[in-house]
Amino acid sequence: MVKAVVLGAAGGIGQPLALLLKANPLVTELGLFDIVNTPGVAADLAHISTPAKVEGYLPADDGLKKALAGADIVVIPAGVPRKPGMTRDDLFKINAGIVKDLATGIATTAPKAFVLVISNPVNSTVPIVAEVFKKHGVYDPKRLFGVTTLDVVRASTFVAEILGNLSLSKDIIVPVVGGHSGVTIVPLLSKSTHPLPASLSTTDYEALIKRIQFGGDEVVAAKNGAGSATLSMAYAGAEFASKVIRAVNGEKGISAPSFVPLAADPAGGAVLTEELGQELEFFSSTVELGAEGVVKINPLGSLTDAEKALVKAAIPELATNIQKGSNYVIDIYKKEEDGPARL
Ligand SMILES: NC(=O)c1ccc[n+]([C@@H]2O[C@H](COP(=O)([O-])OP(=O)(O)OC[C@H]3O[C@@H](n4cnc5c(N)ncnc54)[C@H](O)[C@@H]3O)[C@@H](O)[C@H]2O)c1
Ligand SMILES: O=C(O)C[C@H](O)C(=O)O
Repeated sequence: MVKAVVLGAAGGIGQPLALLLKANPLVTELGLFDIVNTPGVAADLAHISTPAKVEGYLPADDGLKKALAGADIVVIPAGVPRKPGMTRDDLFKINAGIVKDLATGIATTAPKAFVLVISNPVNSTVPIVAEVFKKHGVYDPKRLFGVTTLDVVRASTFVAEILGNLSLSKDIIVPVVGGHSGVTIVPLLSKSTHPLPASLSTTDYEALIKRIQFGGDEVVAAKNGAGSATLSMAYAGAEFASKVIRAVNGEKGISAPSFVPLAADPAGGAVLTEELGQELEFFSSTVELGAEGVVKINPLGSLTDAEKALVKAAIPELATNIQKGSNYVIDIYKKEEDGPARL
């Protein structure tokens, strides 16, 4: 029995993601929450002949609480997407508050659920969820995930394109580490299960790295003001959710890259920290999954000089993004504790 919940379920990602979760035979209950349209989305999905019982909720009448009751896995694609010319960090102002409020709902109603954060900027929204959970005394770093799967999916597809065989893309695995924005997205092409052609020029290699790092911009530009990646994200989100659900159901040997707290690792990510040469509270690396969430965070291992340079270039922005997310919540709680300012 697995109850999956989508927060932001009526959106561009939320609807196709809910569809894919409804199609997952391991999901037996599907809770859909959004500030609009969830009754319609739920009624529509409920006619699909798969096991999941679907319910849609709006904020009225404790809808968030009802959606989250008994949740095993909560996926969060709630929030605004980018328009051309914006960075993911430009979304912080609006999305930080949305994610904080939803995280508070999870912390109070479904504190044991696995939480998969899609809302951007992921490098900051995941720390926001962590701080909310810490405040409520329910933080389990092994159960919190930033969804970076779309970067992995793009890397597989773009490498398959270069190899001239798209049908290979489902087998191609390229670890993508770091975070989820621009230079913080670090594809480790030397570790691809399918090596790039030896004849690939340095210019083409660099263009491939850039395309993986800025794949989101390609979609934002093509949608021309109508949002960012939704369908590919729903696919990626459902793939990652399915891995978490399979691991929770006892399947062994499941792993995937994800932006996770280093505290989730039994050794606190000590090897990874040594490799990075700097302490970071969160980093995306390949994580091994088990019934209780993260079992181990794999270190990066041997890298080419070009990859070492990419990792180095990612760290300052990543550290700033993480701090921004954590401070946002810490400051709010501090102000609440201090009470209203005296006149
Ligand atoms: N992690 C990734 O790889 C990745 C990929 C693509 C998009 N994203 C991000 O996902 C987010 C959603 O993108 P989208 O294209 O689906 O946007 P969208 O605008 O189509 O949908 C967002 C949904 O969130 C809902 N929402 C807003 N505030 C809410 C709240 N307080 N509670 C519940 N629902 C709320 C909206 O009503 C809307 O239905 C954006 O922040 C986007 O940047 C992340
Ligand atoms: O690019 C975006 O803003 C959405 C998402 O993070 C993506 O990588 O497609």
